[in-house]
Formats: sequence, structure tokens, C-alpha cells
Amino acid sequence: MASRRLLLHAAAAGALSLALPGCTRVDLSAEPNGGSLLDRLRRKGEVRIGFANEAPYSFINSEAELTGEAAEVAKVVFSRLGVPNLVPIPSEFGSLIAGLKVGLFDVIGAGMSILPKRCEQVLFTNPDFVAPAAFLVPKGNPKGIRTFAEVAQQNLRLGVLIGATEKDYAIANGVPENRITAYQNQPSGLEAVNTGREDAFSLTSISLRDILAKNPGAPLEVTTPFVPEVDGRPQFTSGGFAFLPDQANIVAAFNEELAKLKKSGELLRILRPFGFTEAEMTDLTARELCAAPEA
Ligand SMILES: CC1=N[C@H](C(=O)O)[C@@H](O)CN1
Repeated sequence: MASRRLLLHAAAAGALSLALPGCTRVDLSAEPNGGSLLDRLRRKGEVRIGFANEAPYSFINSEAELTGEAAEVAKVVFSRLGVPNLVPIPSEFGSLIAGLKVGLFDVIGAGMSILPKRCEQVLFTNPDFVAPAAFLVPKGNPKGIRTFAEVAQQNLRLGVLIGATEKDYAIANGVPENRITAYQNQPSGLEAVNTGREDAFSLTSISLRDILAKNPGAPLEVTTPFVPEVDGRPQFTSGGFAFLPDQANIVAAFNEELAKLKKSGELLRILRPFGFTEAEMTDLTARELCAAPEA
């Protein structure tokens, strides 16, 4: 009985091959619960997608439906892979990787940037966009902020999103950690600039334009988009989808469908309603982005 329990535990862990006295050898080298992730998703007909409610990447709209750049790409790609339904699982941006690791969802679909340090923890698909950075600042940009280095030079206060890459860009450009505050979401960052608690709030320009459009009365503006540099190297903020590190099969299948969308121009048609243009399209690969030197 004890050995039977051990076998079942091992099967759940999905990482072993063992034969105990009185037991048949069980091949546990396959992924847990039988078959690859893609096989399991096809059988269930659904995929659980972790998202951070950051519009226009992945968010719940006024009809209470998941939509946005990542959500719409995921709907098309997964349905072509034989998985028709998306189950949205909300998370803070900074908890997405942890949520994937503990099995709260099957994939991160939040427009997450492919960064070398994240590549050590998850397996990214190729990116479906690049997105320059910007700052949300008071109208007229009284401090004249255009880059992270200028935030540092003037010793300004900067808001960022919890877990987002802009904090790393800021620190690498000399902004002291004690001048940076991380906010839970776009609205709280906007509010912080609006009330004068922060001189600027940084995210991708696409994200900041979206939140400003939803607050038309706010006396704020989005600065000119720019590609941040770290040690003279451009940081493209190029986003894709993330799976667990042992799920290379589904990543390859996803990349194949994504490549077709890029080639046919369908990707841009899917992304245009969310503020993406030709300028945000990219042929960069996850391999290139994962290998890039650290921010
Ligand atoms: C979609 C997104 N990308 C960046 C990141 O991955 O850190 C940040 O700008 C936060 N949001």
C-alpha cells in the first residue's frame, strides 16, 4: 500500500521512472496527468491564462470579457491548436511568474517582456510586439522628462508597476531605489502623478496612452515614446507568452501559429484595435531576447 502511494505521488510529480517490489514499472517521464500540456489542454478544450488586467495587453472589458493584445492573440492561436476556450485567471503583474510556477494557470498572457532574467524561470514564445517606454507626467511636462537618465539627473520621484521592467531600466540609469515607488496597477500610478506624489509614472507608451484615454479629464500627458538604453544597449520591451520551462512542445506549436499570423499580416489586424501599429511589429525571437545582456 505504501509503495502504491509512493508511486501515485511520483506520478503526480511526473519526474521519475521507478519499479518497486511487487509493482509494475511505471514510466513517469511524461508530463504529469498524462501526455503533453497541449494534449491535456486539447482534451479539456480550455487553457487557463494568467493576466494582470493591464489594458490594452490583457484586460476585462465592460462586457466582462477578457480581451486585449495578448488575449486576442491567445484566442486565435489556441483555437488553431485545438483549444477553443480561454479561462482568465487574474493576477498582479509581479506575481504572474509565481502563479505559473505553482500551477494557477497554464500560460502567462499579459504582454510580458522577454528578459534574460525572466528566461531563467519560464519558457517564452517568440514576441508578438515591441513597445517603447514613456512617462505619464503633468500636462506640459514641467520637468522636461524624456528618459530615465533625466529622472536620475533631477533626482525626481518615479512610479512604476509592481514587478515591471521599468524599475530595472530606472535603476540601471541611476535612479536611486528610494526615489522609486511600485504601484499595483495603471490607475494607482495615474493617481500618484495626478496628486503630485510622483513626478512621473513609467510603463510602455501603449499602456500609458490607454489609461490616459480612460481618464480624459486628468491634466496629464504621455511623453514621446523612446527605447530605453542600459549601458548603451537598447531595451526593446518585447512581449510574448510564457510557459513552464519543460513545455517546449507547446511553445514550438505556438510559435508556428504565431509565425503564420505575422506572415499573413493577421497579427497586425488583431492588434490594431489596441493601439499597435506597424512600428510595434517585430521579427525578434525569444532566443535573441533571452540571450541579450541584462538590463
Ligand atoms: C506588458 C508589460 N510589459 C513590461 C514588463 O514586462 O515588465 C512592463 O511595461 C509592464 N507591462
